Amino acid sequence: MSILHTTFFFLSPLVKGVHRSSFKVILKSKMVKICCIGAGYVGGPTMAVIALKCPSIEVAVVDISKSRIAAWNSDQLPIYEPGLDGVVKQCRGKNLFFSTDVEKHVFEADIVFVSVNTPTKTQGLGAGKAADLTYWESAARMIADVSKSDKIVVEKSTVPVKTAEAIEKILTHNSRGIKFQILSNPEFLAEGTAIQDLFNPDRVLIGGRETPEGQKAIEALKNVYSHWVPEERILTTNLWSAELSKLAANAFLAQRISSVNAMSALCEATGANVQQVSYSVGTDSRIGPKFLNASVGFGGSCFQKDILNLVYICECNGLPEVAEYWKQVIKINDYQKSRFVNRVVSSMFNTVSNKKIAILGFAFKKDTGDTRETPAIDVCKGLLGDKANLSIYDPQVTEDQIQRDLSMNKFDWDHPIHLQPTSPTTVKKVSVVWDAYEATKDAHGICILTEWDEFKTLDYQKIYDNMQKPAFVFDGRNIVDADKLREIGFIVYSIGKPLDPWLKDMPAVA
Ligand SMILES: NC(=O)C1=CN([C@@H]2O[C@H](COP(=O)(O)OP(=O)(O)OC[C@H]3O[C@@H](n4cnc5c(N)ncnc54)[C@H](O)[C@@H]3O)[C@@H](O)[C@H]2O)C=CC1
Ligand SMILES: O=C(O)[C@H]1O[C@H](OP(=O)(O)OP(=O)(O)OC[C@H]2O[C@@H](n3ccc(=O)[nH]c3=O)[C@H](O)[C@@H]2O)[C@H](O)[C@@H](O)[C@@H]1O
Repeated sequence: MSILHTTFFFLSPLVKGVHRSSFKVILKSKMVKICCIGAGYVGGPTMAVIALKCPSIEVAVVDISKSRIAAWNSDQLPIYEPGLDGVVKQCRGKNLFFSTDVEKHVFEADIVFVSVNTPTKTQGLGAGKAADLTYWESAARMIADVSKSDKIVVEKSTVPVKTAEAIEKILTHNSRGIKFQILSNPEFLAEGTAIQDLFNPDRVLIGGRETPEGQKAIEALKNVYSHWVPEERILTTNLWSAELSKLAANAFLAQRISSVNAMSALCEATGANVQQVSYSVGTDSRIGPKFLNASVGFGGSCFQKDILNLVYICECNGLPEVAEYWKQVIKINDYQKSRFVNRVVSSMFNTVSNKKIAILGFAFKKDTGDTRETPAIDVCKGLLGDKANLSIYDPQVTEDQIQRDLSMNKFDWDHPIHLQPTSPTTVKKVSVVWDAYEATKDAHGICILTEWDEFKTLDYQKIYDNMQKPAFVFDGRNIVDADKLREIGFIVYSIGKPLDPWLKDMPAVA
């Protein structure tokens, strides 16, 4: 009996209904093993939740990075994600293992998830747009090399549509008679809420070949998720629909943010309030209220990368108009970041040269230490371009990471830290501190770039007293009570809100 077949029976939640002889097969069959290649923001939390929800499955998460695996095996996990510690502690050493012995665990696995990074290419054909599939290809070649039994290979990484076809070719050309079934099972979790997203997903999407073997593989994976995800939320499609749905979902989400950010510029020009506009628009049940917060721009490792990838795929498929449409989402995001920088500089007498500017928040959103593509990088670089002195505070981002981010070229920061240069150049004029009060002491202005809850409850009177005057607050996340701050004496800029008279006289030119 092939492993795909064994897996299918063993995982079936209908196990109680299986007749005696099949049950013997189940008892005889070994414990099902899952291996996930890539112990990052997706691989780590996703596999920890599978291990927690499926005690009968053994899950190994493997990575080429020794330091990352060591951290997963320690008390200081390599990523900050609320609730993750608890899940890992419950399963680690029981049915959840983290290891650098990639080949051993792939060899033993029935189902191999591939959750390696797929950053934007920085060189060669498609540079600046296409996904870099180097990591994926090397993982696929390794799977083909070490496998001695049939396996289901699951695309967990976000990949260009039709990647499964390329992966299939790599696997089958090197397979020596072993059968592989490729599934696409993109991940929709958001950082900061990964555990709750994984516990209670809107949907799990599984795409596979429309052959009997493909359908059997889909069933096997479906049976893993059905340990905790209701049947109606597990969607199955063909491979290409699953791959494209992931890119489409991220493009739609990012498009909403660019739409509201575009409106925020118009609000500032007209005296409308973007929060009131978002609320009014979002109460239409066809539009819905979520993801309509104006901001200094979206960040994160995926929105920009996935849209650029989508643009590239459209161009390669002879669809320049469609490519141009999606490109605008990125252009508005870049416009929003430079508009913010211009607003800061123009408000402060058209120069920030040698002025201390406090940066509160560097992560791309709250509740994560991840800085990939964070708008803070572009804003800080913009201010440094005008010769500002920056004092940066973020509760979860280290000095080393901030210095790396500010000294690296675009897209290089998308690679995991252990694949980046070992000694980052220190950017002069940037200091990183571990306290918001220290960051703002003697500063001329404050830029709030991440919506950390603690920034809402700072003692702004104390901060004001210790700052240069006039003291400015530029709230890129609309989290402070602007009226209260104005009462204290601050000049306040809130994205998309009616402008202070001071700011009105100094319009930002984007
Ligand atoms: N970060 C997020 O919230 C989400 C990310 N995704 C997608 O998931 C994929 C992974 O993203 P992250 O987990 O954020 O990336 P990551 O960079 O945090 O982790 C990827 C890991 O793969 C490892 N790796 C690379 N090549 C390897 C190989 N050949 N063998 C073993 N390990 C290898 C790297 O060392 C790294 O630790 C990407 O395609 C991303 O677009 C999808 C949904 C959410
Ligand atoms: O493929 C991915 O990597 C993931 O990308 C996003 O998740 P993530 O980037 O972790 O975080 P989001 O909550 O989507 O925020 C992305 C950026 O948009 C910004 N944002 C979000 C919402 C909003 O209303 N306004 C806004 O500016 C955030 O501050 C952040 O910078 C998607 O939400 C996930 O579904 C997807 O799986």
